[in-house]
Amino acid sequence: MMPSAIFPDLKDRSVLITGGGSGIGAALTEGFVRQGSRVAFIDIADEASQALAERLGREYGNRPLYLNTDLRDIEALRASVGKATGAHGPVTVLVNNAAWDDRHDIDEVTAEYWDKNQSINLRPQFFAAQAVAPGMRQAGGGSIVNFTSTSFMINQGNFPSYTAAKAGIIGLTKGLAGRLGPENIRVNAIAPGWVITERQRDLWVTEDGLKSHIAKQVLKEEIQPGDMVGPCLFLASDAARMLTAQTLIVDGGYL
Ligand SMILES: NC(=O)c1ccc[n+]([C@@H]2O[C@H](COP(=O)([O-])OP(=O)(O)OC[C@H]3O[C@@H](n4cnc5c(N)ncnc54)[C@H](O)[C@@H]3O)[C@@H](O)[C@H]2O)c1
Repeated sequence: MMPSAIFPDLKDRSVLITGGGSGIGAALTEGFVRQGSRVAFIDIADEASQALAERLGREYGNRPLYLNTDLRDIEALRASVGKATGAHGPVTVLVNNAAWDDRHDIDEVTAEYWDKNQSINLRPQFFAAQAVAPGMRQAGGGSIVNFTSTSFMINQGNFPSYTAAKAGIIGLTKGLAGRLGPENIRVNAIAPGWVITERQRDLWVTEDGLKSHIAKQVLKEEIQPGDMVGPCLFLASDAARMLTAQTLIVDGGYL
């Protein structure tokens, strides 16, 4: 479900969302489109992304720009930031959302696997921020929202490279916030709990697993992708004008 709140300063803002074609990212893309922002999103899931752009164009008359880009390729990422800027003006909201929650056992991890994992889960968050910073500076400021996860906070053991990246994102958030704050660029993180996307349902949800997880939340409902939208819009907007270097935990009160 989409939040009903409207943030007038998000209208016409140039927004770039990574991994915006499916899962939580698709809800974020829709959330900013509903605010009247000029949205570009990066993904590699062509079919889902094109269908999303098409549907949002039809429903809202505000079609987002889909940029097919593998975030492991930093030059391609830079080029896509250039395309988003060319189409919509300097990006003043960046949402670093893309990730790869592949499970892996300690014994099986190779150096190549580790590097691949970090090249999706951590590295692009830095290089996307680096690429948008000059435009934000030029525009007088901006907001960067980085998606981390509560998985590392609850000692989840089945994907150590992912949890390492997710912990790293909090360090990255604080480091970037420290450097960019004097230029009026705010940098915050959102740490979702377990959000029941289609991918989660297809790959990782079991009836018992989900039941026992929700039993530990104080809010006894499945968390939906749309539940990440309000917190992200808030952090992006001037409602959060003096809020930076923070991590907002959105986990239904699990922690
Ligand atoms: N779903 C959850 O329970 C959950 C929990 C905690 C944190 N998170 C975080 O929230 C964010 C979104 O999660 P999600 O569950 O929607 O993820 P997802 O895997 O369903 O979607 C990620 C999106 O990123 C895209 N993507 C993956 N690799 C890419 C690449 N190399 N280049 C470009 N795009 C690529 C995918 O195609 C997909 O559209 C992630 O940062 C994730 O770590 C999710």
